[in-house]
Order: sequence, then C-alpha cells, then structure tokens
Amino acid sequence: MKNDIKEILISEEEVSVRIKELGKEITKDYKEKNLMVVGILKGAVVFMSELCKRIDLPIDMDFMSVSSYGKSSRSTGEVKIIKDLDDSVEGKDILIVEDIIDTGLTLSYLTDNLKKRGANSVKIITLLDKPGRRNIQVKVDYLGFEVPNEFIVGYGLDFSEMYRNLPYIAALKEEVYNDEILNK
Ligand SMILES: O=P(O)(O)OC[C@H]1O[C@H](OP(=O)(O)OP(=O)(O)O)[C@H](O)[C@@H]1O
Ligand SMILES: Nc1nc2[nH]cnc2c(=O)[nH]1
Repeated sequence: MKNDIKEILISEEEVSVRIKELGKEITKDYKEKNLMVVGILKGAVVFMSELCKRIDLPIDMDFMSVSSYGKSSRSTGEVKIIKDLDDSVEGKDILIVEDIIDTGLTLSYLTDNLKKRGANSVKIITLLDKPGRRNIQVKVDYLGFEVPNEFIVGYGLDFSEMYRNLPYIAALKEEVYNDEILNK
C-alpha cells in the first residue's frame, strides 16, 4: 500500500521540530488561562498527543467527533456532532486541535458552536492548512504547515482509514484518489 505515496512533503523530524515550537508558544500564551484542549476525532489524535506533551501547563483534554455533508463549493454544508464533549466549556479557554483545514466548514461550525456555549475564548490550532480549497474564512491562530492542493495522508490523516500512523506527512498519488473524494 505504500506504493500509493507520491511524495513525502514534511519529514518526521520537521513535524517534531514544529510541534515543539508550537507547544512553547501555547505555553507562553496560556500561562494565566484556563486551557482546555479539544481534539477533533479522528484525524487530530496523533498531532494532539504530541502537542500536549510539549505544553508545560495543567490542561483539560477532551474530544469531539463531527460529520460533515456537502463540502463542495455548490453547497453551504452541514455539520453534525456525533460525539460531544464530556463537560461544560463555560469559562474555559478552548484550543480546538485539528489535523487539517480544507474548506473551513468544520472549524467554522465548531468555533461558533463552542463560543455559544459560553467559553471564555476559542482558538484554533491546525497541523496543516490547505488554503487553496477554502470556502469559508476561518481565523487560524496556530499553524504547523501550509500544504498544496493534494490529497494528504499521514500523522493522523487517512485515505479510507489507512495511513493515519505514518510518522511523516505525504501526498497520495493522483491515480489513487479521485475527484469524488476531493469534491465530496
Ligand atoms: O475544512 P473542512 O473541509 O471541513 O475539512 C477538514 C476536516 O476534514 C477532516 O476530517 P474527516 O471528515 O476526514 O474525518 P477524520 O478526521 O475522522 O479523518 C479533517 O480532520 C477536518 O476535521
Ligand atoms: N486525509 C485527508 N483528509 C482531508 N480532509 C480534507 N482534506 C484532506 C486531505 O488532504 N487528506
């Protein structure tokens, strides 16, 4: 199956260095705050676990799972919560952790949703940003890397549930994915 990989875009070493930098930045920015880290299943799991080890603060961790329909430019899109947080976010400083921002639909919905629940602040960290595919503008507060408009796998990102455990970030060969996947 590794024959499906076109190219390694970001090496294991580069990811590790960037996550350490992001962890330091967050540690500085959230010193006097009430940090709650919210990972979006499943893609964010690998990034979140590495990131949290680099944040030198007491933190709450929780997870949400969402599904989205109609991400194409022809649709306004709809996001549904499949697994919600265990606890209230009232008064918490929320940091949403994502693996990738693509159309912007998921993070736009989640930011609004958590703000409405009375969080003190809601910010976004994403390992990857694919700005070429954006439909909805979203403010990214912390970014790992920008990636080109390719189908990305590794470090939590899957193709048909495969490749999430690759320790680097790679582009899949064009012949493996098709327009249906990118325009779903
Ligand atoms: O900006 P958007 O167009 O909304 O896309 C980004 C979302 O898509 C991916 O999740 P996916 O639905 O593939 O689920 P997964 O994390 O379980 O792989 C990714 O993890 C983001 O949550
Ligand atoms: N695995 C994967 N999931 C995505 N979700 C949105 N864009 C991508 C991508 O490039 N790869």
